[in-house]
Amino acid sequence: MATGDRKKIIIDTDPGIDDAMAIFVALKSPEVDVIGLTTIYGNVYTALATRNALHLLEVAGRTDIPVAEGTHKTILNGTKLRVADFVHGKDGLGNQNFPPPEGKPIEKSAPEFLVEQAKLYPGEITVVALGPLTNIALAVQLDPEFSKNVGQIVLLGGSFAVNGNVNPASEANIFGDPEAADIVFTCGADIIAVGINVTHQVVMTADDRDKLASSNGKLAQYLCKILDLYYSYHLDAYEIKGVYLHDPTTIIAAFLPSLFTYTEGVVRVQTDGITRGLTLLYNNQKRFEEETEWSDKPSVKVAVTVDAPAVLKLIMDRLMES
Ligand SMILES: O=c1[nH]cnc2c1ncn2[C@@H]1O[C@H](CO)[C@@H](O)[C@H]1O
Repeated sequence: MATGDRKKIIIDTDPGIDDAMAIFVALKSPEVDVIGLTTIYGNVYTALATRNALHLLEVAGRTDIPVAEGTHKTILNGTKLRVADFVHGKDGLGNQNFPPPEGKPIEKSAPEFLVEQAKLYPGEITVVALGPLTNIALAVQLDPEFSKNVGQIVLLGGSFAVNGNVNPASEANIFGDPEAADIVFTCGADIIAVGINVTHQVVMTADDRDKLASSNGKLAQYLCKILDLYYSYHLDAYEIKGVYLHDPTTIIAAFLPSLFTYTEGVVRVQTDGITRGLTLLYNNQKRFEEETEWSDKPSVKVAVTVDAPAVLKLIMDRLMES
């Protein structure tokens, strides 16, 4: 596929074991041109996310791709962040303690880079958001035109009509910054939300990992090293011998949306109380008597079903070719 025909994507990421898989899948997919990575806290703190993003690009031989560092705080300037190092390891990459990268992030911050690129290529950029939505909300606040300029935002977040993974109410990326998530869901951009109601259906089994390990691909070999911890976490937390492919599935939704079905409606995020971080979709099936917090807000698309075997096969194929 000629570079001009490829979908330009920026991945906002908190690497993260499944982020590493997602970044590699994107780099090996001819349908997309990764024009930048922006970093955010979530699976690790932002400084480590930046280090890991640079490291992963070096592993993949793609140091031509810029990395813009994101914010270290929530949208309300909170510094007490929830970081999931118990899922991904202290280093975010399965406790492998890789040497530091040689590269450096660019001068521009993540929100500045997002605003700049969306302005430069109006309607053409897809932002794939794999962590808490703070950078994207900051971009919305920085430039009132951002939500119009950006082509699409495909985000991993929410747990629509199922339990969360931080607590029964809340999924990790939304829980990380619920106020930012609410800004993004209601900003008016073209949004696809892929929640864990969908990503929990895309499981890489232990057999799949063995298949990956048997391929000679350099990236496949690298991933097999970092995946061990992710498998033990899933066995421990969910009693399954497999791992959920949250981030790689979201990357696939960005360029092959036909492998999913969607519903549409207004999504608001609970920011208070015991259900802080809950995502609630208004399905348009009733006209309420009173004005609600969902009234007159823009609709988004929310993924409902996924062709899980097709998504898994695509992820495996791309990683084994590598
Ligand atoms: O139990 C968990 N707590 C926090 N984060 C998690 C947990 N399980 C998975 N993830 C991470 O959060 C995103 C999907 O919600 C994914 O990036 C996944 O790696």
